Amino acid sequence: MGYGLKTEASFDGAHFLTDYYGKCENLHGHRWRVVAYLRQDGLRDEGTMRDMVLDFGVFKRAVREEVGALDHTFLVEEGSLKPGTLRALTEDEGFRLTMLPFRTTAENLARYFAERLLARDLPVSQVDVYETPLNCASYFVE
Ligand SMILES: Nc1nc2c(c(=O)[nH]1)N=C([C@H](O)[C@H](O)COP(=O)(O)OP(=O)(O)OP(=O)(O)O)CN2
Repeated sequence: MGYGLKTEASFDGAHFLTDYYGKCENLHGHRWRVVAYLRQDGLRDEGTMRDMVLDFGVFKRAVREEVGALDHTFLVEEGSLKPGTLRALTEDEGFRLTMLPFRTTAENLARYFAERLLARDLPVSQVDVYETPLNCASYFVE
C-alpha cells in the first residue's frame, strides 16, 4: 500500500559504448527519455504539501534540473578517450562533455539519475531510461 508520483524529462546527447562489438561502438546520438517514480507510504499531514507525496512542481523541477544538466552534451565514460582527444574536443573545439565513471548504458544512466534524485532527499522508487522509443532500462531502489 502506498502512494506514487511519476514525472519525466528528456535530453539529447551523444555517446558510444566502450568494448561494444556492433554499431553502438560508434559515436551516435539519442533523445534519452527519463521517467522517475516516487513512492511513499503516507501523505504529508500539514503545510502547503498537505495530502501530497510531494508537490509535482518540486518533483518535476528536480528531474528537469538533473536531466537538463546532460542535455546537448557528449556523455563520455572516464578513461575511454585519449587525453589528446579530450583536449581537442573541449579546448580546441569547445564541445561540452559530461564525464561519467561508468559505461553509458541505459541501465547505468537509470541508476545515475536515481542516485542524484535520492541525494535530493526525494523518495525515489524507480527510474526508467528509454534509449529509443521502444527500448527502456529500469533501476529499482530497494
Ligand atoms: N541493455 C542495453 N543494451 C544496449 C544498450 C543499453 O544501453 N542497454 N545500448 C545500446 C546502444 O547504445 C544503441 O544505440 C541502441 O541499440 P539498438 O537498439 O541496437 O539501436 P536502434 O534502436 O537504433 O536499433 P535498430 O537497428 O534501429 O532496431 C545497444 N544495446
